[in-house]
Amino acid sequence: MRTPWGDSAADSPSENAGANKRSTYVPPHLRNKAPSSDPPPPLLSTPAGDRVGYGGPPAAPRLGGGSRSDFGHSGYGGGGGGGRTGGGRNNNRSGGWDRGRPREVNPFGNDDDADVAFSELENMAINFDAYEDIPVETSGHDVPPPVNTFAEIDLGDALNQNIRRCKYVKPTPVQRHAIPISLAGRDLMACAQTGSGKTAAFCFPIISRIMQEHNVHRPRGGRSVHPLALILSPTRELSCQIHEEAKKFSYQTGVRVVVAYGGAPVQLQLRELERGVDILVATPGRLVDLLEQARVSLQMIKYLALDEADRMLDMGFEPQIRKIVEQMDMPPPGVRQTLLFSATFPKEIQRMASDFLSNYIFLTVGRVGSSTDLIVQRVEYVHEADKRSHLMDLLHAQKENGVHGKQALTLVFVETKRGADALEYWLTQSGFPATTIHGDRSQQEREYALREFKSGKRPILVATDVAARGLDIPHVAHVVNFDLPNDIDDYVHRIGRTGRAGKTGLATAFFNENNLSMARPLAELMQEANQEVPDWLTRYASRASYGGGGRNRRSGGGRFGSRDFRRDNSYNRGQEYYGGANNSGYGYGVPGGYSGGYGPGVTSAWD
Ligand SMILES: Nc1ncnc2c1ncn2[C@@H]1O[C@H](COP(=O)(O)OP(=O)(O)OP(=O)(O)O)[C@@H](O)[C@H]1O
Repeated sequence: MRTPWGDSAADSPSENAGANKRSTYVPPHLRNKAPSSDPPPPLLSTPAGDRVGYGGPPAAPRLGGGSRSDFGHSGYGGGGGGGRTGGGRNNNRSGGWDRGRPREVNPFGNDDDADVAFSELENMAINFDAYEDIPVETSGHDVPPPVNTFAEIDLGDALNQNIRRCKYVKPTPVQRHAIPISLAGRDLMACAQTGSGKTAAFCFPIISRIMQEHNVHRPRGGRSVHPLALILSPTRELSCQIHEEAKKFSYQTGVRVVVAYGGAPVQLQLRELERGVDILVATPGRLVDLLEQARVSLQMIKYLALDEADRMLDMGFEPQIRKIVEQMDMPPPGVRQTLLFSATFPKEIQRMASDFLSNYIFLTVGRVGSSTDLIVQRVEYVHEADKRSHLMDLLHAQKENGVHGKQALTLVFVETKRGADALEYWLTQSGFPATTIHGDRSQQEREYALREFKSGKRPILVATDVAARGLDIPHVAHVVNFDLPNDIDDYVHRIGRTGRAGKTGLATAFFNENNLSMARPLAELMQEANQEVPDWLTRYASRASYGGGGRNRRSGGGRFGSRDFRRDNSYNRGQEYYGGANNSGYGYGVPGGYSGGYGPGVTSAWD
């Protein structure tokens, strides 16, 4: 059974009990208050509250307009990199709670391309051409049309400058579609390949819309802080990564991002929160702790994003997520905006996730033959006893072929924490400097291991699934599934640590009699990704008794289905249909016939 490996609070029996029996726990700051069905307080114009003087325009979406100069550069109280450089209305924060906010460090260091035009950045750009012809499908009512350039979107000057600093020339396909949808205030369930830029797809609209909010009054005086946006992710490392990214995107926008995650001193995190927080990035366990201690209130949340949303709603995390989203003081769906992102979205998870959404749009970007082409997948039959020597052969070959150059990194996934430690020790003893990351290591050790790996000092990282999702580590050239997972979705996320942002990568899986339940889903996935499927795997896959086993959560829908579950007959029976799919209506670069091999309309980020 899978357990959450991100945070420890999930293990608390009392918490889980509370989560299962809804509403049993009432946090201190909510006691003696009306139940949560009460509408949340208005975000604008309440008397005597904290004032967030961002200035700028009203919250209406601003698509297609020109650039704005009136709400960039608000800075953090004269903060770093030029401090209050803008003269716009959003500079007027002197009477507000931002006065105590800390100086802002320039997250771009000296490598500052803020003033370079998007066109001039072309040469430095990451090559996203591989994503150009990607098939896209949307379903839901009144889907806002996609955009082709960042300039069309008008996210605001300060954010645009940061986008240039990041050297993003044009939006990736998921960004093209998801950003206008989010800016229009719509709820969204978005499924797009690993490494295709989902983080920016949910961060940009949230930051932009917070930049537009003005005169947001927040309750004052109590122990709690009141963020406007919450981004949840399943692991500490991923939360840190999202925090780092969001800090870059929000530099000098006046929007402050804080992270809270387990395994790190809570006092430091509280201090950061008390200095002001607009966007809180958190792991569920630590957030539940902070909510129970009434150090964070969710009553002002306008934007909720779940990264790796299917994982967050999987059985390990679901009680915590329900507690955070449904049983505390967060405004309900329809009042807040909810954005769910992942590379995989099994149908039963979609069904569950729809509880959190209101009139949402379902978006899938990509299928086999698009970005998955960037990852060459190989599967080899290796007996358990031969795995180590086989891995050694691979590593030696890499070295000899020069593939494992100075910066080329190898990520090796294993099943157990003990297995990870043992393999790391053995590799290092054998002359391959390795490190390891898993749930039994302290957070400090985990962060150190990641740093050593990223820097190339220890170019082999042996990991459990704790590193499977979301981590964006440049130069990972090879992912080895030393032990295959039991779930094809986990495989998808694991191999997605390579072949990111337009770069190519290699993924090798060791298969043997212990993995029979994976034979069929693996063969299908590889086939649909135009990979070479060995005959022996096809034979295993064709034996019916192997095919349906394992944890292939994709069963029950289209193969590798991340099709909108609302399109299923069972869902629509007796209900008003929500609108219908749009897979060709807009004519915005959806290649014809892409659903061909799957039956009408079946698509996903991986098929
Ligand atoms: N518009 C863009 N232009 C160039 N690079 C981009 C753009 N958007 C994102 N990137 C880069 O692409 C890489 C992958 O992005 P990100 O980590 O958001 O992927 P993801 O879709 O969330 O992947 P996963 O499913 O593994 O979590 C990052 O290094 C990011 O900086």
